[in-house]
Amino acid sequence: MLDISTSWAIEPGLIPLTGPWAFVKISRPPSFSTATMSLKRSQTVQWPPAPSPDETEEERRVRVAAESEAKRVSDMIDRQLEVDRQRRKERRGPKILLLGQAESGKSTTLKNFQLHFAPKSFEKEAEIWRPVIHLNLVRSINFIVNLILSQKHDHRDAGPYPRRRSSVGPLTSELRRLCVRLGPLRQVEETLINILSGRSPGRPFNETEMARQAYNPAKATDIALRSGSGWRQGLSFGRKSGETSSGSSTSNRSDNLYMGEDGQSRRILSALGDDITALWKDPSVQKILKAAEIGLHEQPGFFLDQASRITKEDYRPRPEDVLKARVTTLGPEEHTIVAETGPQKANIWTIYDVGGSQSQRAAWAQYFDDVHAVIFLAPMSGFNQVLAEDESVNRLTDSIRLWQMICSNKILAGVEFILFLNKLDILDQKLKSGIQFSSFVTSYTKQPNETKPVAKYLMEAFVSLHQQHSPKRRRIHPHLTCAVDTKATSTVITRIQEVILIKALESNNVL
Ligand SMILES: Nc1nc2c(ncn2[C@@H]2O[C@H](COP(=O)(O)OP(=O)(O)OP(=O)(O)O)[C@@H](O)[C@H]2O)c(=O)[nH]1
Ligand SMILES: [Mg+2]
Repeated sequence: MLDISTSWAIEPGLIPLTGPWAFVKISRPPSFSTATMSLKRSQTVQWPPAPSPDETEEERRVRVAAESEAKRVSDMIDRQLEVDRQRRKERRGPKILLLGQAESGKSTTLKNFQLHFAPKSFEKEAEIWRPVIHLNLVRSINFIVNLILSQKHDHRDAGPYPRRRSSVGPLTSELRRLCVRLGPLRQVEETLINILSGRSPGRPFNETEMARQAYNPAKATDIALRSGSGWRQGLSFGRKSGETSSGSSTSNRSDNLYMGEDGQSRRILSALGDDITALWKDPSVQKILKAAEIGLHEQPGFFLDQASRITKEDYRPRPEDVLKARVTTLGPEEHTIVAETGPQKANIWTIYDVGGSQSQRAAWAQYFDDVHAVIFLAPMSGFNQVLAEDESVNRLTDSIRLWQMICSNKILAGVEFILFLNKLDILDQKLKSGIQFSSFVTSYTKQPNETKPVAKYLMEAFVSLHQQHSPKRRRIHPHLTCAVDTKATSTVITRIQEVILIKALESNNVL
């Protein structure tokens, strides 16, 4: 038996990690109570700001008008939030909140629920993921082409990529030719972004959009789409059940997909399929990526290995492609799934999916008093990674910190807690490739650098933290998961669904 409790209790608030994060100090995080949040709001926002002592009459008039407009908007938002809250409360089926840091696998878990309970709708809607998968692929290629060209032409500009300049020598004429031939993919990228985000073609990106769409070497394939942009609704075809949020379910954009812009993008992709594969397989490309320390194949939304299949003009996404497609969730999303078969038939499952990056977390609290279960995702593979939004924070440390915060929340005290220690497959690959877990987690001593004991160690640590931080005794349902393995995840869902249903029936006073 591992002495986890001792190692995790060395000193409250200290997580025994090494490397740049050695003994990261974790101050006791604030709870997500509404009181704390409103207190925080009044402390930090300081609205309205104090007027300047030498304010003129004209400035006063402008300020008062601005304050009154801001109050009107704020009241309107509050009213809308209250309407949404009431509407959510009235729903009677099981309600689940997915929590965890960015890229932990929340949206992938949601897709697994959709596949498990409503496989026919999932199959029908696979088509709407095609532009996302194409965009993931095209962004990988454009990232590589930019990287190659920046190596050749621009030696002064440090730019966002690569992190390190390499000494890869001159470009071969074949590589130069490939870069030129793949040029039209820039236009394809913009077209796909337009289709998915509902931007009108030709409108220039504003600064925020530019920042969001810029290539980040740590997540080159990634694309962030606001749920309110309604890309799912806009692109859905004849959906009967499955996910819904606000907004219409039909749009001209679906016509665009088949007849217009998307059709053209698909033809370009299909014509360039062999060149894409040739670029990815080119040894000097691999050399450049290695020298720049960029592991594209480890990134979410990586499809270069399957480029020849995915670029075919009649490509139709398989379930495993849909599971791998990557879109950053921006803002909370509400999804309903109507179970199609089995004892659950016609039961409506409501799942709230949220954005996991640090700036998105304040929006989680609005769902706390209204759900029957929280599924918390902690990616075990993050032990040697840092957050994309803050490179000073180790991913595992962040997950632990979040977990403590969620466990100690009083509003969630009566909710079923389900823990998915996710990305088991990536943990396995990392340990097998020789990365030492104990180099990052120093309390893991004298134990084999193997998947089973490492996963067991993490499981015990998270379970023990749950016991220490829960406001009252509560059961926990921990699972080791690989969310891109649909079969294994379906088995886990079968195991947890009864617990969630019973909780929903209890809270609706049926039991
Ligand atoms: N190999 C592997 N990939 C996974 C696993 N779980 C999720 N992924 C991939 O990781 C990427 C990120 O997963 P998401 O589900 O989008 O992450 P998220 O938690 O919703 O992230 P945000 O929306 O940014 O908060 C996707 O490309 C998934 O396919 C896993 O267990 N193994
Ligand atoms: Mg997500």
